[in-house]
Amino acid sequence: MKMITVNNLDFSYEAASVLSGIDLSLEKGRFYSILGPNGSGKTTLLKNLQKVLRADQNCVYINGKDITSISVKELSKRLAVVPQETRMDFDFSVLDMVLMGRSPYLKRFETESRSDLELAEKAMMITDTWRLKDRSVRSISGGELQRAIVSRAMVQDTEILLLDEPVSHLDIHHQIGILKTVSGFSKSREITVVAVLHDLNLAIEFSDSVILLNHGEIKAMGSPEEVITEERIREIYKMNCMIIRNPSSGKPHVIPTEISKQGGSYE
Ligand SMILES: Nc1ncnc2c1ncn2[C@@H]1O[C@H](COP(=O)(O)OP(=O)(O)OP(=O)(O)O)[C@@H](O)[C@H]1O
Repeated sequence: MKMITVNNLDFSYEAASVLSGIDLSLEKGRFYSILGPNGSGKTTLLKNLQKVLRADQNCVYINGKDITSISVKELSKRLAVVPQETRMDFDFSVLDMVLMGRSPYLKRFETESRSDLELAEKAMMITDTWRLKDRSVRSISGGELQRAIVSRAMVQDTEILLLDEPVSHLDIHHQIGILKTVSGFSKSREITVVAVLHDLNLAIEFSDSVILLNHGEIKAMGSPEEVITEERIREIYKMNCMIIRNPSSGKPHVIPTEISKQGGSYE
């Protein structure tokens, strides 16, 4: 079943074209990673899927419905977002911030119920943030905040989860923990996950499918094994690498071969 369809999407910031001719058809319950060099259009694509940036009519469909005809409240019952920018302007407690994930389901002036609180506690236990529940969102570390924001997206209880570099602030233990949790959710609850990731090896380990962007175009899409090849990495990232089998998972594992060479950092 198709959860997200994108038809020939073009997007420009004023005069500068950033996305061109994007076609996607994303299935229920699958984990997709968007990969690509800095500035290739990954965040812009994700923002077009959440109506933060406005795509034209007939370009983006969420569960069969044109995104331009879906209200913000309705959209937030279908799709949760973990944004790249996690700076907090307000002095909420961590628990209150996580509970905001329930707001699409509350009527005006209604407060969260016991079951909302239970959902928040469960999600925060999974992300190891429950112990921070009474702290201010402005006083916790970047990685703790990122995990709390993942909890907020989890309690939103949507069919689609969009994550923009969700592990960028996390140590290796929590990187694996969050990606395992999210991919577990995508299988057990049939949630469609779309995650912008920079770490090719994490994307290979957790994705059913990867979407490789360059200069605003999809250069390849398919299973990690099909898409991540030495030639493509060289062409798109301008980096020589070798791909071996990860002895633990059996999946491909990218090893940059530039590291051992002498010379300036961008040579
Ligand atoms: N608000 C904006 N106004 C004008 N140009 C923008 C704006 N946001 C992004 N861009 C430009 O659009 C292009 C794509 O940016 P985008 O953030 O989508 O790339 P990205 O692939 O997510 O990059 P990164 O890996 O560095 O996060 C870049 O050239 C960027 O400079």
